[in-house]
Amino acid sequence: MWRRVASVSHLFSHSKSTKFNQGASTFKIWETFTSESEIPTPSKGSPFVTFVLGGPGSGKGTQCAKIVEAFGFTHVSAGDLLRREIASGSAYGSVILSTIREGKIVPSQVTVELIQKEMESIDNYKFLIDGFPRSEENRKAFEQTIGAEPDVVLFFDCPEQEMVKRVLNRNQGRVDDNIDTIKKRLEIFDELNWPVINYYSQRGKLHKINAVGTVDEIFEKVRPIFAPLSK
Ligand SMILES: Nc1ncnc2c1ncn2[C@@H]1O[C@H](COP(=O)(O)OP(=O)(O)O)[C@@H](O)[C@H]1O
Ligand SMILES: O=c1ccn([C@@H]2O[C@H](COP(=O)(O)OP(=O)(O)O)[C@@H](O)[C@H]2O)c(=O)[nH]1
Ligand SMILES: [Mg+2]
Repeated sequence: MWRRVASVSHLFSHSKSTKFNQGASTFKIWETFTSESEIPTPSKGSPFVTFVLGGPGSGKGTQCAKIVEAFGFTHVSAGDLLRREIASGSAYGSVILSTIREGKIVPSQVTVELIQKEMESIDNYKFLIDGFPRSEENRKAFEQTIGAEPDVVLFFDCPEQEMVKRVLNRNQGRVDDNIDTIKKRLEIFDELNWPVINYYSQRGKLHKINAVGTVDEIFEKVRPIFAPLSK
């Protein structure tokens, strides 16, 4: 059971004009007070944000595609936005590329701005933010800029050995899918992502999913979380 504790009417307050800050229908801050197995009821015009967390190769992107198909979310992959920025030849491109190659985390300001722009450009209210926030600093930057917290947080829990195997077999030609960068990414995940996971666990928003098994088996653990939502 969830209780709405505040409306955030200043959403996207740093942007000039957005579809989310023009009326009473804005993000809500929610607080759980009995169970973390229930999710707030979304409504059109009031964005419903799910953060999708997990180490490299834990299956975040794969499961996001299934959630999109079943529940009508829009998939916003922070990594894809950063790779798109590199490909576009933007001023940030070379910094982003070297950061990704080293398995480090791109400055929050850059990532949050890309996520914000993407959300504003999409005509949907259900968002999966995949691979973000990767650190407490990321989390705070999102909350400060967007003025809201996620409604649901998924965490795909996968053993390191399995993640390494999957990433090395991914075959998407990514600069960071090599053993040296994977080791670095796993170290950074251990150091910086756990505090975020713990934070949302304490807030009663975390849904931890064992990410070992077939894609369909894992999705059957995800499905009930969103079952209250219609497509
Ligand atoms: N349950 C699974 N079992 C085996 N391989 C998987 C599973 N889920 C995803 N994969 C594969 O593992 C690789 C990493 O998956 P991906 O969804 O890109 O993970 P992430 O976004 O967390 O890095 C991809 O090649 C994907 O096809
Ligand atoms: O919010 C983000 C998301 C991604 N990245 C960078 O982009 C890389 C690839 O991220 P992605 O989520 O695509 O990787 P995955 O976890 O899916 O393998 C990461 O290792 C980071 O270097 C980042 O800095 N901030
Ligand atoms: Mg991914």
